[in-house]
Amino acid sequence: MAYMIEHNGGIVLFTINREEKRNAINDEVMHGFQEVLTYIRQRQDVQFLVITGAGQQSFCSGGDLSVFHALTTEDEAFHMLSKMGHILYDLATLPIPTIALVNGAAVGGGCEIATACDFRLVANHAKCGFIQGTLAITSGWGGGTYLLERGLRYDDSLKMLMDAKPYSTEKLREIGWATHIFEGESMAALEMFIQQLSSIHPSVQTAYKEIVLRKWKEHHLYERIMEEIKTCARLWESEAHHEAVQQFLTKKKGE
Ligand SMILES: CC[C@H](C(=O)O)C(=O)SCCNC(=O)CCNC(=O)[C@H](O)C(C)(C)COP(=O)(O)OP(=O)(O)OC[C@H]1O[C@@H](n2cnc3c(N)ncnc32)[C@H](O)[C@@H]1OP(=O)(O)O
Repeated sequence: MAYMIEHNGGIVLFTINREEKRNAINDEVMHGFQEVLTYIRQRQDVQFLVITGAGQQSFCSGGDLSVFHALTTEDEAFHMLSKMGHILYDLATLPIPTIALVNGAAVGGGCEIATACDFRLVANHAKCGFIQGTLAITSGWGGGTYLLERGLRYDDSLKMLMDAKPYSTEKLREIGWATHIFEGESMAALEMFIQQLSSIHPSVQTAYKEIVLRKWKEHHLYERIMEEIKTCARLWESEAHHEAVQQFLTKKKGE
């Protein structure tokens, strides 16, 4: 299976399980996200959703280029981008706290997934960045919009997007993208992080999330995300993007 869903106590753990592709997102993983989000929204006994990746090397390497490179037109790109964009909006607007347990590299759409979560616990070897720019596109699942909502300094947020490169954990901590940097076992780091949170009645957590969701509704977050996705779809059609993806795919074969 390209994903795993585990429900222990009040925690639902969603693991992207494609280590051989550095946990790249394909349609099966998107289906898994839809499944876990539906599961959580139908229950009252889930206190946290945690997203992580299989293995130690990567949290998620974004869209699966070997699959999505076949999307050539703006419309084809928009269909895929908006599908994952809706999934991340559903994730970001869950009424419970969401945690990205960043066990390794989070790049491209992988960095968008982590940014769509409320908290980011980052392994000290993990490099994270919005590398979409190296493929002549922008973030396309809402990640740029979520980043600008996270309260980082405006110039740090914009530079992280425009740099289009993976940042070290020192930099991720310095700009405030990383909630916490950890060494060693990720599940131990998770337990430490939620120890205090889980001692507080869940109704308090959902009440605080309601404040965030109210603000996003008043500030038309959904509409702004859809505009981001439309822009990415438009850029997707460019020759520069298709050449950059081809270069990645052939470089890998040639190595
Ligand atoms: C809006 C989101 C947007 C989208 O596509 O929808 C994006 O996410 S754009 C960004 C797409 N992602 C990338 O460009 C990242 C590409 N991958 C890498 O930069 C590296 O693989 C990295 C840093 C994640 C890990 O590097 P490492 O040296 O540890 O591993 P390898 O590069 O040797 O990769 C191992 C293996 O995995 C395959 N792989 C990795 N990432 C992807 C991917 N995103 N799509 C498809 N396949 C991927 C890579 O080709 C290797 O496969 P192999 O068959 O062993 O050659």
